[in-house]
Amino acid sequence: MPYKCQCPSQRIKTHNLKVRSMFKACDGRGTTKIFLSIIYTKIPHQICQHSQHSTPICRSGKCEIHRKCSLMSSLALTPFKAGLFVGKSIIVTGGGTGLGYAIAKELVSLGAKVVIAARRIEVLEAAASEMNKSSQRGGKIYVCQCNVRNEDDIQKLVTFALETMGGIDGLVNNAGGQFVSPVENISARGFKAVVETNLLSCFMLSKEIYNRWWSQQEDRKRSGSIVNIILANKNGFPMMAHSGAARAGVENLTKSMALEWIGRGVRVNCVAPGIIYTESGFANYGEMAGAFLSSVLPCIPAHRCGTAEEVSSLVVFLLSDAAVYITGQNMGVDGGMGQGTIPLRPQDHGASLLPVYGELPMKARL
Ligand SMILES: CCC/C=C/C(=O)SCCNC(=O)CCNC(=O)[C@H](O)C(C)(C)COP(=O)([O-])OP(=O)([O-])OC[C@H]1O[C@@H](n2cnc3c(N)ncnc32)[C@H](O)[C@@H]1OP(=O)([O-])[O-]
Ligand SMILES: NC(=O)C1=CN([C@@H]2O[C@H](COP(=O)(O)OP(=O)(O)OC[C@H]3O[C@@H](n4cnc5c(N)ncnc54)[C@H](OP(=O)(O)O)[C@@H]3O)[C@@H](O)[C@H]2O)C=CC1
Repeated sequence: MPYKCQCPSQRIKTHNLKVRSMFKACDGRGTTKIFLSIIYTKIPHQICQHSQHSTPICRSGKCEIHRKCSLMSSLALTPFKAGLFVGKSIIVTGGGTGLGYAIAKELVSLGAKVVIAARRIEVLEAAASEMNKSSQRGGKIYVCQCNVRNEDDIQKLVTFALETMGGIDGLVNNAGGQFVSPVENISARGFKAVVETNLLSCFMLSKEIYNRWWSQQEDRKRSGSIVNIILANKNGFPMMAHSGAARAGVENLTKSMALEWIGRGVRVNCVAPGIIYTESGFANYGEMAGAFLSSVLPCIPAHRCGTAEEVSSLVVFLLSDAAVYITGQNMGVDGGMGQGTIPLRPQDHGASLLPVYGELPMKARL
């Protein structure tokens, strides 16, 4: 059933959002909640056309797609046992928005103390005040302004985390991003900015915590867990080559750190999201985001974007003791996007994606 946006400007097109199913889920504490599963059947260039902004997603909070997405996020439930992270202290970079917000929120709802760190202090503070409402059993969000490209800021972040939380059990290197450009137009300064944001930051923060905290712990079996958020880019990342290269660097760094630090009980893993709808993330791309989504969605085997919560649950698992024998891995959350060696044929609706050559006759030979 298509929804009409209720925005007051009346300039909003019908977008093609369908409610696929509604089902009930239990949060493990006896509360039953309704869970919405939605699919986008067709993403137009601009889902919402407010005169004051040109991002593809409505920011008024009143359009239906916005409401449904927020509803889905706010109703999403953690699959983990209540109190799982009581007594644990975690840093989440970029924790004021998007994926980082969902990760921090799930952790604090499980009782963790979490420092969220990014450049915009006002965004962090607003996020913390919202998240602290859903904290459980002593869970608390603290904020620290930090540009992860700056080594002084990294040192201050670690000092702040140790002083406020009394230790560090986990780190999520989530802050990151890039801009869109063909390789030939990327300046050396631009390439460096993206490498610093995504790769250097991960090296600096992981090393700082290791040297100042994890390497000092007497319990060598379980001192820490690092989760690095990268991209599903196993075959390169055209138009974002700088980010593809930086994330490939993070993946390789992950494996080296995992081997070097396993003796100290520090595990290091990567999570590689596919296309995950986050309002903040897609706002970085302006009008391009709508065009990008409409061309990429038919090629995602799951026929939809992922949600931040679908990434968060894997990150939380990797931070937990349930993953104590997992290190040096890179795990995708991509609706099947990274699978297959032959390109897949785009499909508009629920059909499974076939290779470009379709269904070959049984006796055909390639
Ligand atoms: C889509 C698939 C799924 C992925 C989704 C996501 O990742 S969602 C998450 C998405 N979230 C994010 O991406 C959020 C985080 N991203 C960012 O903060 C930026 O993308 C950044 C990492 C480039 C830092 O940018 P900054 O401005 O703070 O850095 P700076 O001041 O140090 O500049 C250094 C140089 O970089 C260049 N340059 C910079 N921007 C552009 C551009 N748009 N255009 C062209 N070039 C650009 C320019 O050369 C500049 O030098 P100049 O010409 O000024 O002398
Ligand atoms: N959404 C998606 O489809 C995918 C996202 N990813 C990756 O997941 C991560 C989160 O993305 P998402 O939540 O969608 O997008 P966001 O843009 O919401 O997240 C980026 C976060 O990183 C912070 N950040 C960026 N640069 C810096 C910096 N120099 N120092 C400190 N913090 C910084 C931003 O905060 P602030 O600006 O205040 O500093 C922001 O909170 C990113 O690394 C992204 O590239 C990977 C694959 C797919």
